[in-house]
Amino acid sequence: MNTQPLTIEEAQRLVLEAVDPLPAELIPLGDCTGRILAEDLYADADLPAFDRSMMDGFAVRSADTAAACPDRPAYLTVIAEIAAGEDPVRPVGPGEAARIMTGAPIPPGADAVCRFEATSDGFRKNVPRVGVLKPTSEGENIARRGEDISRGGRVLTKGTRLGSGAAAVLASFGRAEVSVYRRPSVAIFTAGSELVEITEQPGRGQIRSSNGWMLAALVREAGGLPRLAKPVPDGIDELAAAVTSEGEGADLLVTTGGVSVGDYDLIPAVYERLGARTVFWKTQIRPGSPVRFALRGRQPVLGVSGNPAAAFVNALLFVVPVLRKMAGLPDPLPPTVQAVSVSGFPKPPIKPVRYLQAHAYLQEGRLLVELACGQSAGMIGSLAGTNALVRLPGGASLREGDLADVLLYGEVRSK
Ligand SMILES: Nc1nc2c(c(=O)[nH]1)N[C@H]1C(S)=C(S)[C@@H](COP(=O)(O)OP(=O)(O)OC[C@H]3O[C@@H](n4cnc5c(N)ncnc54)[C@H](O)[C@@H]3O)O[C@H]1N2
Ligand code: MOO
Repeated sequence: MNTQPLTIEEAQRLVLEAVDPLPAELIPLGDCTGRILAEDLYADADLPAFDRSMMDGFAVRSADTAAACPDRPAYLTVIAEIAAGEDPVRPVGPGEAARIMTGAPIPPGADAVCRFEATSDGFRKNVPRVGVLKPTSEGENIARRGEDISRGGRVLTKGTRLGSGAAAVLASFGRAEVSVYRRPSVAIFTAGSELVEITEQPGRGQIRSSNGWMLAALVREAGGLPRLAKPVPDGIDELAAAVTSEGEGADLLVTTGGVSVGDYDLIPAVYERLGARTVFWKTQIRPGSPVRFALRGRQPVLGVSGNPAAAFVNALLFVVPVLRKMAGLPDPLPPTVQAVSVSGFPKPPIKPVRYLQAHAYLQEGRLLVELACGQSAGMIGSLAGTNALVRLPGGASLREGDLADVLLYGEVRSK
């Protein structure tokens, strides 16, 4: 076990090194939103599959229209009407045109589509003859076979998060079922004799256990499936029994509380009882420094702080990346962007990297960030209305107007 507090980078590297993407499963296309594609998708056909009209108009031979102008229209004989869904066989010969609708296949012989607006009386149905008012160039208003996606090309890459655009592509290639990475299941345990369930009225010295609900929501947001156990009172036997019975088969175990050095901080002993080998304990971050990472066989176990804001920071920095990696995303670490800070923060007396609760928002196209009022690790209020963590390098202060490194985790809107 590493005994020295690790840098956040080293700690995240060790955690991510220990987990792999989960196996793939087939799901209905309708359920694919937010899931991660587990295969590269290659086009097994051209898209569009045939040359088709992009306009309602007339399929013509462009050469026939070369000299057309409003004063001397090129008159063409209308030989057919082609609706979308038809398969035209009759060729368009010299001096001929076929009335054609958007999406319909181009008939043989035609090489351009002249839209109704560029004809003398094209909007009228069943006209035997149409006057083309201006030259039409070869290929005009025609979508060529394969111009969108050509057969054999890669259209979606393994590791893509599926959404509306991907659904359109998958549907176009008849993928009624999609291969995606399985969603990680996460068993969550909250430890502490002061904790009561949220439906209970806390007695003196007791609190409602909020961390589990916070973690369950975060797990769900990250695409995982949370399983939240009842709060467990401090006690090695109680904690070990709860984890053994309710953590079985979970892809990740998360415990909150009991990771520090208090008389009832029993997590180290519990992990030992569970046969979990601690990989590290403590990191050079605040809040959330005493986070513990262990492996119970291949099952990863993260022991996050009991302090709510610290648990949240631990979860964003460790639980979410683990879930992203298990879910098959190629970039498990949350991206950091820069934003102009509208708040200041004094130089902290301590060295570790600080993660500050903040609200990032857009103003005239710029990303701004405002720190929450309360930054104590034990606070819950600052978790509401925030969508970002400002990352302050060890020992640095933040001044109003500074560019800050920001880790975004929620929707960014205008203020
Ligand atoms: N002597 C020292 N004491 C502490 C140190 C230290 O280095 N030396 N580290 C401090 C730091 S930093 C942190 S962070 C906390 C970590 O505490 P634990 O993870 O052991 O958590 P607990 O002691 O169990 O609880 C801390 C705090 O959070 C409340 N809590 C716990 N679980 C929940 C929950 N499910 N929902 C809401 N709130 C919860 C708990 O009641 C405590 O108030 O240790 C410092 N101490
Ligand atoms: O590092 Mo403790 O995490 O909040 O203050």
